[in-house]
Parts: sequence; C-alpha cells; structure tokens
Amino acid sequence: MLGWLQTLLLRWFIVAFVSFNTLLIPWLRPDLVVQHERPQDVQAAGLDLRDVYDYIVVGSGSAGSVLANRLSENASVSVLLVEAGGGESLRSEVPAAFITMSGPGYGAAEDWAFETEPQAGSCGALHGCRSQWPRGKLLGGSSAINGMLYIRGNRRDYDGWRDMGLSGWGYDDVLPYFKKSEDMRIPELQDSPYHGVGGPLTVEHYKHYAGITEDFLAAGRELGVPTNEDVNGESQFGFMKSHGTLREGLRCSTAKAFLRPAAKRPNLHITMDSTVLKVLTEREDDVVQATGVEFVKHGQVHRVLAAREVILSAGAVQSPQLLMVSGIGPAEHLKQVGVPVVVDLPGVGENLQDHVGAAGTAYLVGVPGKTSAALEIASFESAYGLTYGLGGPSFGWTFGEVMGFIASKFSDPAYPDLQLFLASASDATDAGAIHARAMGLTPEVFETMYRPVAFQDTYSCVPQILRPESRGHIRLRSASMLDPPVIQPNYLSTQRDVDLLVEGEKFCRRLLETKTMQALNVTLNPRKFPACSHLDILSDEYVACQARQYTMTIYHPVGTCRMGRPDDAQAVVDERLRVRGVRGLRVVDASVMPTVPSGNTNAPTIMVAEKAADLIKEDALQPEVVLLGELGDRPARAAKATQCVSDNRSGQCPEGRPTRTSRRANERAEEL
Ligand SMILES: Cc1cc2nc3c(=O)[nH]c(=O)nc-3n(C[C@H](O)[C@H](O)[C@H](O)COP(=O)(O)OP(=O)(O)OC[C@H]3O[C@@H](n4cnc5c(N)ncnc54)[C@H](O)[C@@H]3O)c2cc1C
Repeated sequence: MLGWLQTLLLRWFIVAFVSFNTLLIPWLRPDLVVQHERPQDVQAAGLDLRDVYDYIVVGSGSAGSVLANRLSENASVSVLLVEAGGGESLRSEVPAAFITMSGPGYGAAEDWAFETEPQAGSCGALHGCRSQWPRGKLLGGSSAINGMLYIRGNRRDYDGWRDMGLSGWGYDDVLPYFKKSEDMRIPELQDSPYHGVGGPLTVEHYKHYAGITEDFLAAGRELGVPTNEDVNGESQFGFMKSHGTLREGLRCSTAKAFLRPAAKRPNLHITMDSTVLKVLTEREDDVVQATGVEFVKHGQVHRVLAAREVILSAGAVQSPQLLMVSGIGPAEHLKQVGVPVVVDLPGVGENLQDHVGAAGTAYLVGVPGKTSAALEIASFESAYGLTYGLGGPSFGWTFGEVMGFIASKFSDPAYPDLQLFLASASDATDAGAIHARAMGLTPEVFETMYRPVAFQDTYSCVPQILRPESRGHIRLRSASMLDPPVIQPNYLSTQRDVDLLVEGEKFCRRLLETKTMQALNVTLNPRKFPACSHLDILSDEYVACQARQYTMTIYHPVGTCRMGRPDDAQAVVDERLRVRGVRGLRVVDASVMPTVPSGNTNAPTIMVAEKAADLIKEDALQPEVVLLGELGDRPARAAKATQCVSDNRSGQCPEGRPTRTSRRANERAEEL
C-alpha cells in the first residue's frame, strides 16, 4: 500500500515538473521556441491545399521527412507531405525525457500506442501478455520519440540483401547514402571513410553519461571485448559509448534535420493532423494506377491527387495497413474484412520482424552514487529545468550509455548476433513511476521484483538478438484505417531465438564477475519472477523463463512490405521500391527491409529514404516508365509515358521537357 502510494506520488510529482519545466523552456532556451523555423501546417500558414501535387508522401517519420526534403529540392516539383500527428513538442528535444514520449500518460498525444496480440510463449509478465508498441505520431514520426541511438547495422546485412538478388542494396551501394545524410560531429570520426560531414542529420556523443559508463567499458575489456569507438565503422564488434542523433545535446529527429530546412520551400506543403484513410486507385485496361489519397483532417475528408506518385512512408505497422485498406494485399484476408480487392498481393503485412530483448535483470551496485542513475532519473525533470541550458542529466540517456555488439557461439565476431544495452538505470530506478508502466509490466511482477530495491543504485544489461528467426504479421482488424491493425510478432517462436537470448543474458551476468564490477560490489537482484520461482536463478532454464516473462520489444519492426525479386511471390515492392501491380505507388520506410539489420533501425530507414529519393528522381527522367512493378507472373511491359507534371502554374518540368498534365489527374481535379 505504501509502495503504491509512493509510485503514485512520484508520478504526480513528475507530471507537475514536466508541466512546470515545459513552461520554463521558453525562458531557459528561447532558441528552441523560434516557431518560424519550425514546419507549419499548410492551411495554418494561410495557404490552400492544392488539388494535385506531383508527389504525395504519406507519413513524415524517419523516411517521409527525408523524402519530402529531397524531392522538393527541385523547385519545379510539387510535394505534399501528409502527417497524422502534429508538430514536435519541446519535450521531445530533451534526451532524458525519452521515456515520457510514449506509453500511457505523458506521451499519449504523440504516440500511436499500439499493442500486440497476446503472445503465447513470451511477454508473460506484461498486461494481457501483450507487448506495448509505441510509434511516433508527430512530425519526425518515431525518430521524434525514439532513443536517438545512431547505429547502422553490419556490412553483411546489406550484402545479404544484394545476395537475395536486390541489386543496388549491397553495403558498398548503401554506404554513400548513410554518409549523405550524416553530419558526424564527433571530431575523431570526421575523417573516417565511414562517415559523412555536412549532411542534415547530426550525430554526436550524448552530452552526459552516468558515472558507471567507463566501468561498463572496462568490464567488457576484461572479458575480451574491446572498446570500439565506432561500431558503424570498420568493425561492429565491441563496446561503444553510444552515439546519438543529437544536435548540441538535444534530439535531432528527421523533422529537425530534414523538414525544418525545407519548410519554407513554396513547392513543399505539409498537412498535419491529417490521417490518410486510403490510397485512391483506378483501373484502366489491366493497369492499376494510384491516383491520390483520401485523408481526414479535423473531421473533414479531403481527396488530393498525385500527378506522379503516391509514396507510403507510414512505417512498418501502417504502410501495410494502408495498402490493405486500399485493396492491395492478400485477397482472402481482404475479403474476410470486407475490403474490395484491387490487387492480390499476398506478401503485404507478412514477414514482420522485430528485435526482441530479455529485460528484467536489475544489478545492484554496492558503492552508493557510482551510477547516480537513481538520483538522476528521479530528479531529471527538475534537472531538466535547472540545467537545461548548462548540461547535466537532462542530456543523458539512462537506457543505454554503452552499446555492446558481441558474438555468441552461434556466430563470429565479424557478424555479432547480440546487442547489449548497458544502462545506468533499471526498473527499480523510478519505483515504477514511468518505465514499468510504459513496458506494460504487471503490478504483481513489479511489486515482487523491483519494489524491494526501488530507488537503489542499479544498472541493467538488456541483451537483444540481432537477427531473430521468429516471423509475424500485420493484418486488418477492420476495413478502416482508424482502427488499429492486428499486430502479431510471434516473439520467441523459435527455440534458437530463446537460446540466443539466454546466451546474451549469461554474458551480462559474467560482466558482474569482472574485477571492475566486483570493485563496485555488484550483485544480482535475488528476487525471482513469480512464474519462474521454481527454477534456480543461476540456471539456463531460469534465464529462458525470464526471457519469456519480461520479453521486450526493441521497437524495430520491419519487413511487412518487403523488397524482393520479381519471381518472389511474397515480395511487395521491387528493388526500386515500387508496389507490384500498381503504377505510381511506392513504399519507402522500414517496412521494405527484407530482413532486420543487425542494429537499431532509424539510420537504416533514413538510408533507405535517401536512396529511394534518388531512385524516384532517376525514374522521373525516364521518357517511358517500364512497369516493373507488375506482379511477377505477368510480363513486364511498357506503360504510357509518365507525364512530366509539375506545378502547372509554372509550366516547367525539371529537365526542361514539356509539361504534359496527366489526363486522369486533370479529370479528377475537375470532378473535385
Ligand atoms: C520508442 C522507440 C525507441 C526507438 N529507439 C531507437 C533508437 O534509439 N535508435 C534507432 O535507430 N531506432 C530506434 N527506434 C526505431 C526507429 O525510430 C524506427 O525504426 C524508425 O523511426 C522507423 O521509421 P519509419 O519512417 O519507418 O516510420 P515512422 O518514423 O514511425 O514514421 C511513420 C509516420 O507515418 C505517420 N502515419 C502513420 N499512418 C499514417 C496515416 N494513415 N496518415 C498519415 N500519417 C500516418 C506516423 O504518424 C509517423 O509520423 C525506436 C523506435 C521507437 C518507437
């Protein structure tokens, strides 16, 4: 009872401080509130939504913001960016406020707050055996609520894509796109051949690291894992002091990096609070053409046409959902939910992959003040007000000061299969006020495991598997885009995935035996998960049981509109990211990745969008568009020339070719 009251009071304390400090921001950091530098909604800016744009991009997340910027670099091409959420909040800028950006309470307005279906062999300690799936609902999408870690994955991931027959997606092909977007601000890495300088996306060290950070690195070295200054460089193996998508210590979302510099372009319109309900299509002879989108904004339904292309960047959950509600997906499933079938595309929504971790172990630190995390997180909101302009814990990220990439017995050091999040906080740190709630941990488990050690100095080491075997799917719950879809990740549905997590957790436990950690008197929290209480806490069986109890998404769903060769029946888009069987429609976001990269997915998604922008620009130069997006069993065939349609008021085409406005687009514009 007392513990519950403690948590409630702390929660209210934090709410009060969040509100108070948000009021302080304009005074402490006036540079952040310079509204004229922020993207504005087209109508709020006093402009009219046009009936037709050259390109319509759906979703302004990690991918959509990049596309909006790159496509509108050409002043004679018009672009409409449609985003369901609003602008970025001031709170999203503050790294330590990360955890308040999602989950119940604080982050509700900026988070789609999805949850998975109940899991059979995992998520046992979570409410209803469901995993909470936050997704950003604001400019910048998930890049505006994520952990800011800048990780690209392993060279072999992309070479694997190339070896699947996806030409142009090998590591040497994609490295220039990683570099193009990047402004590496860590001085020692600026001359590295793996990094770019001067791009829109700034990469820095976090401005603040908890005191235990150097101990994590030293403990790794004791176990033969080198300190690696750059896991995105020559070798991924090792422990690294985390790099983040940050600018002067604050979050650098893709909205900040890509949209703010483009926001004033007259050929880019951004419509916010606008939820796309479906992609409009027309069939002419046997060709299906995407003609535009229908969206709802403040209760009013709008239809806007795309003279060239509609591009879906709504993320790995909603891009497949949008395709399906528009009639593009597995025919049987569409019929079941009452959606008329436009194109039978069986792979839509399939192949869902997500990184999964085993959370839950709190390591108790016996030297008070060494982690400082308990103190820091409990007071970060006050620190946020008091040290906002100066540095300090508000600029830290207590969920992974150190990233470890290690190889289990199933892999080799050149291709790590485990990532460790070494963090100066645990579920005990905030006494359940925020983190356990955001995870969906049941109160019973919290009370057993963490209440007895609440507020103590603890750290955590969460292993995640880098290339899970488990596959899930996204399906429709109803024919409406306004209903959340069915999310079924099937976590830990293969024994190998469980075994790998056990290997990761055992490595974490070995860390505490190092001289470095022993000098800090580190011990394992001896409390057991209730469902595993019959097992010896030191046994593999217990660790496997824990993984199945406190199964943690690492928030990296990909693969649900995956790229593939024409002879791959499950492929949704081709290697140019064109939806098969539909002309004028692409998907560009995390959903197109055929396999999840061996690391966090923000930088890879940005890379995909950078490359896609070039593909789209190249295709616009073609006098004839070859319909390679046709379904594999149909012959590729030439379609009518894509019209060079731009802002018809200017009458200019990018390459000086004559403007030929799409007949269909014109007819539809007249109808409207
Ligand atoms: C809590 C969390 C922590 C993470 N931490 C990290 C990290 O530290 N490092 C890292 O590399 N990755 C991290 N990730 C993953 C990474 O952020 C994502 O992989 C990446 O942002 C995905 O980009 P996306 O463009 O595919 O989708 P998103 O960025 O999610 O963008 C989709 C956009 O589409 C909009 N949208 C959706 N449906 C519609 C519709 N119908 N109409 C209009 N708009 C729509 C959404 O509102 C959103 O803005 C994290 C993710 C989360 C959620």
